[in-house]
Amino acid sequence: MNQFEQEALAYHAAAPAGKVALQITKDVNTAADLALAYSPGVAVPCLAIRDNPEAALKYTAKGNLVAVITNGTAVLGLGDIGALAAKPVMEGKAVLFKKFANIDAVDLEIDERDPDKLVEIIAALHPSFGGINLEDIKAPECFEIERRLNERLPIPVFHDDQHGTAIVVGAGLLNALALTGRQASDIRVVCSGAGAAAMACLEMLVQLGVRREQIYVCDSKGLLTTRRSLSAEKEVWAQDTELHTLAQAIVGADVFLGLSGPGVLTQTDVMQMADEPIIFTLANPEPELRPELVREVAPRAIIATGRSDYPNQINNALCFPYLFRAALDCGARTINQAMKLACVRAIAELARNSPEFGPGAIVPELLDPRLLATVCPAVVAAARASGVAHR
Ligand SMILES: NC(=O)C1=CN([C@@H]2O[C@H](COP(=O)(O)OP(=O)(O)OC[C@H]3O[C@@H](n4cnc5c(N)ncnc54)[C@H](OP(=O)(O)O)[C@@H]3O)[C@@H](O)[C@H]2O)C=CC1
Ligand SMILES: CC(=O)C(=O)O
Ligand SMILES: [Mg+2]
Repeated sequence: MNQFEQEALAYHAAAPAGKVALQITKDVNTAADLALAYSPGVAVPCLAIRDNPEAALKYTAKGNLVAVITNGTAVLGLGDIGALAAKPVMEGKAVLFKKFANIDAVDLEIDERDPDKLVEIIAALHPSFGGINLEDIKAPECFEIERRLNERLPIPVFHDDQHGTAIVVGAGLLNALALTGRQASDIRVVCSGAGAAAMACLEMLVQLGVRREQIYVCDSKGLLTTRRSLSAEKEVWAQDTELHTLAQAIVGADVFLGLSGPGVLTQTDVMQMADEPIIFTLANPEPELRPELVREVAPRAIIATGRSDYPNQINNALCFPYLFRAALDCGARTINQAMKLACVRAIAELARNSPEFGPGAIVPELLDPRLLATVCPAVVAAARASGVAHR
């Protein structure tokens, strides 16, 4: 184990173990306090909520409480490591909710792979929460799970790996295009990965003006082509081509989007790309190709990863705390496309308004304190304009 790995274990093991703890928000020092907090006083808000469910927002923590829910089937790029092993990631998401947007988040690792049962479990849990952040649930099950929960529940349900990633990729790409003098409608994109994150990112790229026919997608078996038998989600991206591999498709490409796993991109692939390529190697924790290896063969490339130890961190953490803050504050029952696009533009603009803006700073840093004050109002405004804000 190297020194960094030892540090990571020591960080998590330092007492108290893990990264999150609950906090009491009212005085509970005297018998009189107890009489208010518990019996008999607690019965009064219970009955108020029975008579008017909206009162839960006034008398409980629900309105500022988000569930971070996984079944551990696609944890980062580590794959299907199971619910329990996913807990450090989910605690990490809870930390980011609190740190960046003062949202209390509870991580729930549910040992259930069956999509029907998972939907039932999450639906049954929903009264406790103001929102649900689905995390690291693998494709294709994640698409159906999110859709059914959104149809059924009166609170926002958001699959972070799909939409959070798509928002930040969209923002990063807009700025990378501007910096390299490209138009979205002119570029050719090669994507490695055809799972939750990739599918949503590609739809976002199309929304931003990239032409569908200019997007080539690879899964673990190679290029998605009309000659292959594919799932409905993948079929949308199939190209009618004789090409089969990433190495073939990447010749002349302007953009590489990596949402797959480590080692998928080679230096030879990078050398085949257009001048000043845009290379987003976003697999976590180990990218498709390390930035220093990309740089060796493409010195003018704009490079992003999902990690905090390289510049240009394209990670859904740049948006999910603020999207949920906005949704909770304005009582949005869903996080719709208008809110997502407002988030893309706000993040992109924030980076452009920074003195550091350039190839090494195409998105704001995760710790940028301006994110809360700029992204949230933009998303709230979009929620109001699109009629989903209820407060
Ligand atoms: N930076 C960020 O913010 C984020 C990064 N990610 C990263 O994206 C990756 C995928 O996550 P997610 O979409 O949630 O997971 P999924 O399990 O839903 O999808 C994984 C996809 O990667 C494909 N894949 C696996 N190995 C290869 C390979 N060797 N070559 C090409 N494709 C391959 C799979 O192919 P097949 O369909 O054939 O199984 C599948 O399409 C992870 O590494 C994750 O860390 C995800 C979300 C956010
Ligand atoms: C960042 C993230 O959500 C992932 O890699 O899965
Ligand atoms: Mg994730």
